[in-house]
Amino acid sequence: MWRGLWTLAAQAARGPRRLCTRRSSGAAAPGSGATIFALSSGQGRCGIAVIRTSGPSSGHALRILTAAGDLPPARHASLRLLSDPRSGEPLDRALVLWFPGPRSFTGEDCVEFHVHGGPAVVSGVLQALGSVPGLRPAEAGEFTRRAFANGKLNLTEVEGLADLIHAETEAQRRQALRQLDGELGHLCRGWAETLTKALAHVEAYIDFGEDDNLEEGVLEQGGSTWWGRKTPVSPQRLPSLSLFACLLSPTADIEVRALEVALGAHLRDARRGQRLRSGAHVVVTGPPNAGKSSLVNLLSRKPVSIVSPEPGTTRDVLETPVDLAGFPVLLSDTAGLREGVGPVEQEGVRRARERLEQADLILAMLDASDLASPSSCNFLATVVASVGARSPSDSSQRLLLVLNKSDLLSPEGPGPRPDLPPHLLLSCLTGEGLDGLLEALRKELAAVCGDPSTGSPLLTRARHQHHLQGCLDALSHYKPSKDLALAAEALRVARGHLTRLTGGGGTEEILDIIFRDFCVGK
Ligand SMILES: Nc1nc2c(ncn2[C@@H]2O[C@H](COP(=O)(O)OP(=O)(O)OP(=O)(O)O)[C@@H](O)[C@H]2O)c(=O)[nH]1
Ligand SMILES: [K+]
Ligand SMILES: [Mg+2]
Repeated sequence: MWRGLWTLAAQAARGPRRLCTRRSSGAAAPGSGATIFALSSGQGRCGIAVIRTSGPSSGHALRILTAAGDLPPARHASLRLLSDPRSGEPLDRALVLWFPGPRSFTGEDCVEFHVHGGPAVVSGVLQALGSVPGLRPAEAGEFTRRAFANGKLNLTEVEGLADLIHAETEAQRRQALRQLDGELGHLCRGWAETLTKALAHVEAYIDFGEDDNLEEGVLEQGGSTWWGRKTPVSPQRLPSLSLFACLLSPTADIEVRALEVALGAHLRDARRGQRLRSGAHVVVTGPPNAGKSSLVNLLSRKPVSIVSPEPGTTRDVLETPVDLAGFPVLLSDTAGLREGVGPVEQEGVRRARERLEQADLILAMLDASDLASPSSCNFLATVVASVGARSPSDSSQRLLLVLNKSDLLSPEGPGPRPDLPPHLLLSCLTGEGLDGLLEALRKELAAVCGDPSTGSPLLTRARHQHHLQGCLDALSHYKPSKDLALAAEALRVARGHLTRLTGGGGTEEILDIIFRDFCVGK
């Protein structure tokens, strides 16, 4: 799916310029005059179900179903008897809420019916709404699409809303809420303003430079004064030149360069937000019998893998999605690493190594009571040493070394070897050390996925990354000292990418892909 989105985004960037097209081409086109309705709460038997409508006939539908001449007070819950308009048969006693537009979720007139959640009640009310002229069932995501079309949400906020609905872990929820609150959009708008300012500056320079014979390099040197001119200023030109002097602020140029630095920093972190959205890859590895499968079962709280005293039990890569310390993780159990075994286990070792390369975080596990064995020493000298040798800045992989079976160490005896890299002690058998491991995992995952409680807004989608990269690439052509016209065009292209990120000038295809993530009723 990401590849498809990326290609479309690339096409959109290359394709002919379109006006701000926030409308869908299909039946879901907002503003088509239709009033839509849908069950917005989950399917199935429940205490309360919420059915809502959006569109110009919402008030009419509410009056018809409540057999009332007047609408209830806006934005206040009122208890009403709902009846089928065709037969007059009572359907339910329900709470109704009337949200006249534009102060509603979609910006249109909206009604919410909070009915008892039995399937017969829900289908009775849906059928009654369907019988009202001008009303039709909503398509997936159509409420949100209307909110977007009416300027209630920008595109990054729409994505935040989709992510919030799909959020399964605490960190995902925090991140989605921040995006829904508009943090990423706000950041992009600030950047776009910087570019608009710089563009005004360059365009003014072009206009004045053509007929006023300004000295070369004024822009570069940040010359904000009109006395850098070669020709004297006529008194009639003074008012416009003072405007010019304001526009030629040296800070505009400095701000564009600072923006390049900021974009670069965000792009370097781009993978983090995407990991937070789709799950970080955590791979458990180590020599046979270290207790890898025992740890995977402990962390996922279910018997994912077979545990046995026989070395070489796990052969295939077993992947399970888990919530680790609030972060979404795809946890992989792998075969114990050793050489000189039969072909089946050897294939397991090959797969384990392959998976290890894809890991964002490696959980390297050793048997604490068996550190002197050749397999432990070999593991320390290869896997642990090679990841540990890389500096955190040039490696996207992180590693936590865990010494398992601490229950087998005698309390009086010497601790683990002093030459070991930093490690944690754990016993999968007794659970001792598990809290410490979870805390260490939380810190590592915050580094891998970005910390949604504190850090700067994350780029959670390939689309975000594509536009920021496009913006940065365009700015590499911003060289006002060489060619002002090209510099202005570079600024325009760069700003276009930021605008498209929040949804201005978006294409139908991209909107369709984004709204496809929504369910009916949202
Ligand atoms: N005493 C003790 N035994 C443990 C502990 N953790 C696991 N074991 C035992 O160690 C043996 C191997 O455990 P597994 O979880 O199968 O180890 P593994 O690393 O997945 O083994 P392979 O898949 O064969 O590479 C089993 O008999 C476990 O019960 C622990 O903390 N303490
Ligand atoms: K085993
Ligand atoms: Mg195993």
